[in-house]
Amino acid sequence: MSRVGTVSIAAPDAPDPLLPEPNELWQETCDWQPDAAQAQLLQALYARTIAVNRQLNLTRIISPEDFWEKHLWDSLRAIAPLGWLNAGATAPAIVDIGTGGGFPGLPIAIAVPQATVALNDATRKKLAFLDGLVAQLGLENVRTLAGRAEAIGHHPGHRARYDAAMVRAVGPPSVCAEYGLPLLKIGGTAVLYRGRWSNADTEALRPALAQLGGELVEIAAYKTPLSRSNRHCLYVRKRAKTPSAFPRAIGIPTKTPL
Ligand SMILES: C[S@@+](CC[C@H](N)C(=O)[O-])C[C@H]1O[C@@H](n2cnc3c(N)ncnc32)[C@H](O)[C@@H]1O
Repeated sequence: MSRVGTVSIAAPDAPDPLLPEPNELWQETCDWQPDAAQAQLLQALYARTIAVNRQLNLTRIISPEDFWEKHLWDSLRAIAPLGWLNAGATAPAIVDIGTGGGFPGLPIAIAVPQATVALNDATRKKLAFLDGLVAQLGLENVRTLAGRAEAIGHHPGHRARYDAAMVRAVGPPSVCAEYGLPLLKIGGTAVLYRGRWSNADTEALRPALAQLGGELVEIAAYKTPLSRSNRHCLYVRKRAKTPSAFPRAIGIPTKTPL
């Protein structure tokens, strides 16, 4: 048994279930496929996550196919248009806000080894697990960042420091934008992972983005490759400095969204 922070990881009594390896799907949808070392890391990420899942309640997505599609593929499909998957020369600084069990940040760190990835969450227990996991996987391009996004957004070491802010399943779109945009450099991109999306949602989001210095530059609509579920991914470019009033105090963005 190995120990991770305050979390112990029991040796599994059955062999780990294996992830599917649909390289043709990766190629078709992301113009990329994992090399052997990356495939091994993705498999290890899956095995370690489900080994502690019962204790930590990290995810309800546990079958190999679901994990592949809803965690690994979903995390990486969103970054395919940003061009990092095949561009060794670009080394983006990325923050994953509300990373939970490490998604989308960990698959991104594995697939884009030249990136540096900060995994942020308000829950220390999850970050203690992620600290151990990152060490076990030997990911030298990842660090964890504990705290509420509302506070981190005002920290001089983090405000306006990142090229991209990833936000998946953390709250309504304007809340995600209020968490993400303050952390970006001018020209950086907030990537908001959404399920369904409509023109009315776009119109409702625009005034919030204008207040935060952001502009919606693209909405990618696609279906997941196995279960054919709808996904939308919003790309918000930071055009201007975010006013110092944002993010607002802890709890306010969710209580009164922009
Ligand atoms: C539903 S989980 C999503 C986890 C992961 N992003 C995913 O897509 O699987 C939401 C996570 O956001 C974190 N969270 C919620 N509000 C936050 C905030 N204001 N600052 C930092 N983390 C926050 C929670 O602790 C939780 O781990």
